[in-house]
Amino acid sequence: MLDDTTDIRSMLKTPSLLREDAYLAGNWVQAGSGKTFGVANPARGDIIANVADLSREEIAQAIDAAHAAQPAWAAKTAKERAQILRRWYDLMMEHQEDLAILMTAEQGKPLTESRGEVAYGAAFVEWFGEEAKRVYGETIPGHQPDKRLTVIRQPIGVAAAITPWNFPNAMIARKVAPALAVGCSFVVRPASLTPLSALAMAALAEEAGVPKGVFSVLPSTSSSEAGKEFCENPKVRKLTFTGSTEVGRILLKQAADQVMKCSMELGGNAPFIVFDDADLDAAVEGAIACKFRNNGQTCVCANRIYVQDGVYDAFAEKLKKAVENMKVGDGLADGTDLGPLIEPDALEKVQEHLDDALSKGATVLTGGKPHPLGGQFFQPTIVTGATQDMKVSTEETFGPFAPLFRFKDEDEVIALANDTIFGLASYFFAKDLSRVTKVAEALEYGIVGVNTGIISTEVAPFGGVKQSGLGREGSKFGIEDYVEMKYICTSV
Ligand SMILES: NC(=O)C1=CN([C@@H]2O[C@H](COP(=O)(O)OP(=O)(O)OC[C@H]3O[C@@H](n4cnc5c(N)ncnc54)[C@H](OP(=O)(O)O)[C@@H]3O)[C@@H](O)[C@H]2O)C=CC1
Ligand SMILES: O=C(O)[C@H](O)CS(=O)(=O)O
Repeated sequence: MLDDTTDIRSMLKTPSLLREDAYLAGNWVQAGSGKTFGVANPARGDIIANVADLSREEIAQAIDAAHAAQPAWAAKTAKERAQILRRWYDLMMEHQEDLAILMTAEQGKPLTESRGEVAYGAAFVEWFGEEAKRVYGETIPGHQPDKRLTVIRQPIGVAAAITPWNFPNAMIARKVAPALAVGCSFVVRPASLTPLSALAMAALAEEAGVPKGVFSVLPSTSSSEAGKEFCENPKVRKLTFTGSTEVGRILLKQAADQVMKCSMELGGNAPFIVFDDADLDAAVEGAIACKFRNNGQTCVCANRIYVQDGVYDAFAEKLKKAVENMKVGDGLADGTDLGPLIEPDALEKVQEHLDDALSKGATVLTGGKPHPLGGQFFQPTIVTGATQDMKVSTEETFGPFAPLFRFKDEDEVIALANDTIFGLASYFFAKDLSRVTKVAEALEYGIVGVNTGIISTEVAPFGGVKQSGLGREGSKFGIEDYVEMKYICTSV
C-alpha cells in the first residue's frame, strides 16, 4: 500500500471545492443526526473526507424544496436557463484540475482520465444548455374544420437520480444537464464511495446561479432508503439510475407502484471482435483503450475479446506487449496508466473470474495476480483459450482482465457476441465494407464501435437494449426523458 497520505485539500487551488456538508435545498448542511461517513482514497487507503450522512427524512425535505422551486425555474426562458448552464460549464472547466484531483482521490482513476471525465461531464452541461432552446412543439392539421391541434413539450417536474462510483462526475452531469435545461428540478444521491465530485459540482452550480432548491446533492450510506424515497414520494415524477442491472431491477419494481417514468443505464458485457482483415495495430490500440479505461471499471468496456483464428496469435502477442508497457500506480502520480480497483470486493471479482477461467482451460499470457503494490491494485491480465462457459461470458468483470476467445467466421462470432442478457456496447475491427455493414446491423447492442474502442461523446445517444437499460442519455434524444408531451385540441 502506498503510504503517502498528502492532504488532498492542500493539493487544490480552490480548497473550498472539497465539501463535506450535503447540498440540500440550496443550503450546505450537516446531517441532523450529526452522522458522517468516511470517503477513502482507494490507492492509499486513508480517509480523505467525512461527509454528511443524510436520513430518508432529509432526502424528503430536498424533494419538497425541489417541488417548490421547480415552477419558477421552468418559468424562466430557455435562454435564461441556458445562460446559467453555460456559466456552470465555464466554472467546471475553470476548475477542471481541482475537480480531477478530487475525482482521482476518491475514485482512483489516473489524473489524466479524471481530467478527461471532468471535460466529458462539463460537455453535457454545455450541450444541453444549447438544446434547452430547441425543445420545439408541433402543430397538426385538424381532423375537423373547427379543430386546431398542437403538441407542446413541458418539463416533467422533479427528477431524482442515483449514480455510480465509476464516473462520479459525468454520470451526474449526463442527467442533471437535460433535466435543468428543460426546467425540471433535480435531486441526486451519489454513490457513497464517491460523493466529493458531486458535492464539488453542486458548489459550482450554486456559483453559476442555479436557484436554491432546483438542484440538491444528498449523500447517504443508505442507498436503499434513498431509492425508496425517490420511488415512493408522490412529488417525484422521474427516476434516472446508472448502475448495475441488479439494482436497476429493484428500482424498476419500486417505481412501478407510481408508474414512474424511468431511465436506466445498466450493466454491460461488451464483445470486442477482431476479424482477420482488421488493422491489428489499430485493434490493439482500441482494445487497450476499451478494456483498460478506468482500469476496466466501465459499463462499456470490452468484457470478451473475440479474435478470428487467422490473426489470433499475432493479435495476442501485440496486445501482450502493449499491456506490459502499462504502469500501475497511484492515480495522482505522474505516468500512471492503471490505478487501484475501487474496493476490495472489486479485486475479489477479478480474481474470481480469472480463477474460473483458468479452471476451465484458459492460460495466463500476462499478469494473473494482485499487483506487488498490494491493496486494491491488480496486474493487468490477459488469458488465452477463453470459452463461452466461463463466468466472464455472462458476468461483467469490471476490472483489468482481458480474456481472448477464438472464432472461425462471422456467423459464429455474431452468435457468440449476442449470447448475453446485456446489450449496451459492442466493438469490432474489420475493413471489408460488406462485413462492416452486416456485422454492425447484426449485433444486438445499443452502441456499436467500428474500428474504435472509445464511443463516448455528449453528442450521441448512449444507452442499451435488452437488460442493459431503458432510454438514451446525451445527444438531442437525451432531452426526451425529461419532458412530457401534451396534445392540445382547441375548438375554434
Ligand atoms: N450503463 C451505464 O451507463 C453504467 C452501468 N454501470 C454498472 O454498475 C455496476 C458498477 O457500478 P456500481 O456503482 O457498483 O453499481 P451498483 O448498481 O451497485 O450501484 C450503483 C448506485 O446504486 C446504489 N444502490 C445500490 N443498491 C441500491 C438500492 N437497493 N436502491 C437504491 N440504490 C442502490 C449504489 O449506492 P452505494 O454504492 O452507495 O451503496 C450506487 O450509488 C456495473 O454493473 C456497471 O456496468 C455503472 C456505470 C454506468
Ligand atoms: O459508467 C460508465 O461506464 C459510463 O457510462 C461509460 S462512458 O459514458 O464514460 O463511456
